[in-house]
Amino acid sequence: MSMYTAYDRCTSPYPLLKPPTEHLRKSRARFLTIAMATSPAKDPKSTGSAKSVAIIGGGVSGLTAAYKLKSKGINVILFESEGKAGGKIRSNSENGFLWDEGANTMTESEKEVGKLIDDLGIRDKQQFPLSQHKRYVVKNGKPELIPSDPISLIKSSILSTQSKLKLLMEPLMWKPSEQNNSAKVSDEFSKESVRSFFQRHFGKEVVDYLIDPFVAGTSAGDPDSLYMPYAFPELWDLEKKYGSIIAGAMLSKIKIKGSDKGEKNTSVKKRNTRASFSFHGGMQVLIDSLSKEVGGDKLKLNSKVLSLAYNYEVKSPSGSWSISCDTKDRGTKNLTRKQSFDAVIMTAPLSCVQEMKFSVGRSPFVLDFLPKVSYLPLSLLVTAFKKEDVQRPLEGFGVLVPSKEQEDGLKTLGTLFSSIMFPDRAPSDQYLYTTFIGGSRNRDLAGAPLHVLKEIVTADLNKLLGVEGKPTFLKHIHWKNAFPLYDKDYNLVLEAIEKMEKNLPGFFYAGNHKDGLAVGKAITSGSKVAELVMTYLDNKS
Ligand SMILES: Cc1cc2nc3c(=O)[nH]c(=O)nc-3n(C[C@H](O)[C@H](O)[C@H](O)COP(=O)(O)OP(=O)(O)OC[C@H]3O[C@@H](n4cnc5c(N)ncnc54)[C@H](O)[C@@H]3O)c2cc1C
Ligand SMILES: C=Cc1c2[nH]c(c1C)Cc1[nH]c(c(CCC(=O)O)c1C)Cc1[nH]c(c(C)c1CCC(=O)O)Cc1[nH]c(c(C)c1C=C)C2
Repeated sequence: MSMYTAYDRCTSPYPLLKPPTEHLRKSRARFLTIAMATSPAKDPKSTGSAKSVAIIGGGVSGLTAAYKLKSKGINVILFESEGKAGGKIRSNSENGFLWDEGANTMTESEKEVGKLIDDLGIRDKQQFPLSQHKRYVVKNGKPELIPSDPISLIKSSILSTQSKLKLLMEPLMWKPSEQNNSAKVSDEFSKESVRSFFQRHFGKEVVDYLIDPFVAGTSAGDPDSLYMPYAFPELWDLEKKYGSIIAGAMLSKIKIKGSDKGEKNTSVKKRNTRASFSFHGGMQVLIDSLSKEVGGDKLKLNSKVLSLAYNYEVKSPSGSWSISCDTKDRGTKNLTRKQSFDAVIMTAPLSCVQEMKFSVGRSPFVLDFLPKVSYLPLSLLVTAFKKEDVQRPLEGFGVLVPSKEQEDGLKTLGTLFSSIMFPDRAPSDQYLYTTFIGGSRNRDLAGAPLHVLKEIVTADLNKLLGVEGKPTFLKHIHWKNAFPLYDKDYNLVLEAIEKMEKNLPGFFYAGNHKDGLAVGKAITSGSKVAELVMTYLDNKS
């Protein structure tokens, strides 16, 4: 049995799921403005002057941006402060076990994800979890199957009759769209918490036993501290438009189906883009494939960016940004290197950006407008048990523990059934689990010593799955700042990012900080910022 703790060197804010759509609209509008202001982006090779772009941060968004720009003939250098690329995506293996220390699964909900998987040639490496739709939530101390459709929800024992009636009445909140206008949404709702919003529509029990575990299982947050415009922007907009979420969802689905009818039948068979998947070999396959395409000579590992200076007067052929970074050389010697670039793509977490020094011309560009963001800590405990020591193994994706169930002594946020999802990730006589502890619910627990965490996890798995005895295998991964807690002032974070982009020519921000938490959103963010930079460079030449 071996154990170790990995820390993230720098906090990584995780905008809860999807940022305010208005921000996305603005960045798209900016993209369109630039695009409209210039002729179609020419191939930079055709312009004769070789353009160069610095990408800061070797997580999946930075790697995607670097890959996309390089494929368009742009010189890229990616600076990554750690000794390996991947950021919050990192697989590991030992003694016949394979586990993910950050993202465990992803979906293909965004079209950029499918394109990237095909372009990288890793479609055949995709690994879909067995019985992935079987997800459980704990009620009265026992795992209950979460119904996967409204009919089974009405039939299930998860909700009381009163809650089911409230669900059935929700469409009565529908108002014809002419009566609904975002301007009319009163201020009192402009900063509505997730709890208040869903309690209005569906009642307290739905919040306690469905929404609470969902937000814990997708962001380590909780319904009281998360705010709708940031955690569920699509639903937030849907209510403003239709009043009722259920009616709105159905009407928008009909509209989408109608618009699809006009589309030619694509030759590519319809994929289930909402299904979760990983890769044979773990999520690291995506990172390694991207890193290989970017190229080792372009990927500067152990290179922590310290300062960035924009020079107006310098029109050097290699651009107007000069970047200095602290590179740990093969030995312990640290080198500080200066290089210059035409544009910069920043994907490092906001808290790391706050440590960097910026200057424009000869004056410092002080980042005192960047708000301080508090972060949610998370510990992951990867454990394995002999199959004969698990009395009630469950088939499926995993189990989530609602906050209310802590009253019965459960302390974990949830557990992925790692080797049930991916049987090749543990020896055939053992079950492998990945348990999440901490988040906004139990901040202190995330940083508890390993022996405390081990007690908590084995006790919870005993209650939920009838696990007996000690784990045969144990790994501990501690993300000191896994996710930021985006409270009602989250817009200040986005506005600060926007202010940097507006005041720093050729500076672009991408990654899970502003475009969504999921791996697919981070990939899309990296892909879209590469397009923005291409247009900027064309405009510059
Ligand atoms: C425990 C955990 C579980 C998760 N599970 C899932 C999941 O199941 N499904 C899913 O879709 N998403 C999941 N996520 C979220 C997803 O992994 C992340 O949102 C995504 O990987 C973020 O990618 P990114 O490139 O935006 O940022 P990051 O991965 O944070 O990359 C930023 C990079 O910048 C580097 N950096 C920082 N400072 C500097 C500097 N000064 N100079 C150079 N480099 C610097 C960092 O080292 C890091 O590599 C999970 C996240 C965590 C923490
Ligand atoms: C119990 C805690 C956590 C589990 N995974 C995470 C936490 C904090 C981290 C995480 N998991 C997902 C994401 C992406 C979110 C998104 O916007 O897509 C993050 C940051 C994927 C995910 N996990 C669950 C859902 C519903 C999703 C969205 C994609 C999908 O439907 O697969 C639920 C869930 N998370 C955990 C468990 C055990 C679980 C359900 C049983 C672990």
